Amino acid sequence: MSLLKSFSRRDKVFDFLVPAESPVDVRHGPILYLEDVSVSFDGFRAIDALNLTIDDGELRCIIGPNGAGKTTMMDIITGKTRPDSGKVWFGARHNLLTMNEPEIASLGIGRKFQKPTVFEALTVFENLELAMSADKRILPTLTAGMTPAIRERIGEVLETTGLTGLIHRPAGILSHGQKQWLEIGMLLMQRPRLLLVDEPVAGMTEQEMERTAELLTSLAGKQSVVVVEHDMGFVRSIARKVTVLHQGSVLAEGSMDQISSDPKVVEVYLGADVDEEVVRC
Ligand SMILES: Nc1ncnc2c1ncn2[C@@H]1O[C@H](COP(=O)(O)OP(=O)(O)OP(=O)(O)O)[C@@H](O)[C@H]1O
Repeated sequence: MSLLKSFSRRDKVFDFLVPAESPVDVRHGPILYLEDVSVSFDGFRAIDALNLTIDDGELRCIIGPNGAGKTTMMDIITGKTRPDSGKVWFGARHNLLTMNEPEIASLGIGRKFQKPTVFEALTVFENLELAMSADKRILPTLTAGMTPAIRERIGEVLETTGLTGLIHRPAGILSHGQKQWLEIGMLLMQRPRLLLVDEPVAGMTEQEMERTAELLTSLAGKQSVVVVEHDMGFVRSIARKVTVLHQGSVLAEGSMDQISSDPKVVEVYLGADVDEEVVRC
């Protein structure tokens, strides 16, 4: 490709614009990059030389036994926990270890905790409206009143989450699944680039799980989605690539078929404790 032609491409970041110290090769599309990350709590290594790369638009499932370090890994990405060593980059430009939690959130990294935390007294619409106000870029427009653009965004998110028919319902009377979708919708209002979702289907009915699988798979491509989940049937229904964490590092990575036939994974995770779930897969 001629130099002139390569300069006119809008889908690439020019090499000379990538900071020299960034370990991320943006030409291959990673959006999140963890290298050799470790953290100890009172001498106990919760994360141990962890390496993980998430591509732009990817849907990745993270599984692992209790205490494997899944939550701690999310805490490190969002700035809640500082690792003792390693590198954590978001795209080629943002070294997350130099940023605090609000700064990281403002880059477009949204986190959904296991328990829904919607505002129960407010309607579905009001919850989404409020979520938008957390976005500093549009706050001035919001205080000036509801613009057509905000209405349009709320409409899009209602459609994506399947909550259009419940727009005027108080969030408090929604089912557990609907509350989870609303909270995902609240994160979507700010057009995140990366969504971290912790155990989204815990406590859901089969039908709600199916709808959640549709929702999360529909989000992939538009943004990257990292899902931590114990329910193996659910993981199988959404996962393209699965990462298995064990004792703070990656034990295996690959398709669901690859990891479920990996003897190391069967031994530490898919063994006796979750036999029932494996059968359901
Ligand atoms: N703030 C902390 N202080 C001390 N130990 C901690 C702290 N946070 C996590 N740990 C320990 O680090 C290990 C990893 O915990 P973490 O919560 O990340 O695991 P997990 O994979 O998310 O487990 P689960 O599936 O049960 O949620 C555990 O042994 C936990 O007790």
